[in-house]
Amino acid sequence: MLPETLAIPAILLGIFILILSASYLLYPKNSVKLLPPGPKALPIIALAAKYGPIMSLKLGQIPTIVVSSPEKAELFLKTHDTIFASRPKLKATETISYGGKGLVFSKYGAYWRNVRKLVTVELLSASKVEMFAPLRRAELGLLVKSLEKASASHEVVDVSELAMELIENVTYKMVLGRNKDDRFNLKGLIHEYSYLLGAFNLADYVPWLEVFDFQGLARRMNKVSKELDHVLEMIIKDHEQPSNNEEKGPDKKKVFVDTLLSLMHQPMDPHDEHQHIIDRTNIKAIIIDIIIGAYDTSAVTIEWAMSELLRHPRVMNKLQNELENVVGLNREVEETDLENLPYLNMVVKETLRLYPVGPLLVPRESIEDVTIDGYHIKKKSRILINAWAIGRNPKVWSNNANIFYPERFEVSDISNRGKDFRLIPFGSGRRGCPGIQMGLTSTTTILGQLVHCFNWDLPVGMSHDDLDMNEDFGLSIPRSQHLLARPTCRLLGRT
Ligand code: HEM
Repeated sequence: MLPETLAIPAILLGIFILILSASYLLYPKNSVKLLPPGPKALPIIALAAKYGPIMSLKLGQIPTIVVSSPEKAELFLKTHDTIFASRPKLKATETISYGGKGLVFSKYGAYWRNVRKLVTVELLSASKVEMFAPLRRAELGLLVKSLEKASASHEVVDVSELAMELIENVTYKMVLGRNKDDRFNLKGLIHEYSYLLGAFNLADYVPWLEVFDFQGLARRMNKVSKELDHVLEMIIKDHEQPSNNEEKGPDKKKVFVDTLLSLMHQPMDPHDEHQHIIDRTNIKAIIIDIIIGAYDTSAVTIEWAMSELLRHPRVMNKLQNELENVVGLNREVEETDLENLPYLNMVVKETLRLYPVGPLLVPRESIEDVTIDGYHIKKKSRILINAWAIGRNPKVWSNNANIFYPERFEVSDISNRGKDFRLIPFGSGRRGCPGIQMGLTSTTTILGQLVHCFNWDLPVGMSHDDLDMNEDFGLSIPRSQHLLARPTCRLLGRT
């Protein structure tokens, strides 16, 4: 998501290591029960090979478990799903996400269940995804037009930036009915929030450090939370004006904020005994969570898919042939074509295997003590599921696990929707991603369109092997360098 995420300045890292050691001495092991083996600190992802599929870390005062094999992930996400279906309280979500009143970071229980149902039924159901197809089509059309201009003038474009802008525009229009407003800088605020969410905050691991705010994160969180709240208030007030609603007309589609406002003061789930009533704060928290859930996930997948296609001309040609045969060079790709494009779907699957947008999913927290595979896992442990390591494990994916090879899914059609623990880019179980349909539809259509409408070359003088494929590890894994490439029109009659 953001390059700075892991860039903890050396001095802070030093302080952190001191604190780790101190907390290790101050909080000695008080249990004789067998804990999973593991090192005392970071790094997490690469250590799976050394310490095995269930590894424990002591991050400050927080016991942390990292799970890195499909079999063990199934134990946490399916067999014992209810025990691990909560999320830890993080300073960023407490401050900016209205104390976890949205969906992504709310703790497991009746409230989360109500919000989850509301979001899945009212905002992210298959029919709602379908309802916004014309919006996605129009925005993608604008991108194709701008790329046609770049093609005519032989320009190099920033593919990463364009994918991000497209997804942002669609998300903001679908959720708020607008993608910009002269009165405020919503995109800037969301970028700042997203950075703060991904930043390594010492106070999340050593709570007594919070008062010192060494990293200046608390100050930034307070600032962005006030500004974001002010902007959301303005947007909500605009949507509450009856004149604005009349202008929309009866046949106009409701954007998410209108849908949520129409449910205000009603119980989230009338059949639930807890009867949580929807108020303004819930609406704002849900809006922020949907934006955060949607805004860079698809864009990051698209930039990695394009990078791998540029490095593998054989795969690019095969994909373009499929598009030419099924769609034809006389028209653009439509969402309704997707079910007839098996190779395109395999390319997206293979991209999500190698580059799961959330390399460690979204952290879970255990709600009670439990023994898994002989290891004692304490209540309130933080659970990180290492989807990145699972996707690259040679025992699971054979010796070519690190190679981009979509054909592997021809032989075995592994689901990526949380049913098969070898491939879990969307997580799994109760807390699995509710935006799968929307995320896959956008990602697959945009990728198909880019490859169908244009041939792509790297900037002059750059070969496939020169392409920097380094990731930035944070809350998500974008490319550390933006992808630059040159489009040339491919469809008949386009220049
Ligand atoms: C390629 C696209 C996407 C990927 C790879 C992705 C991935 C994920 C992952 C890994 C999780 C955590 C799952 C877990 O803990 O087991 C998650 C949760 C979530 N995602 Fe997505 N996501 C994508 C698109 C979207 C979209 C488009 C939306 C909404 C419009 C969305 C909304 C959410 C929400 C609200 C949650 C939290 C669910 C909960 O805690 O109950 N995601 N996503």
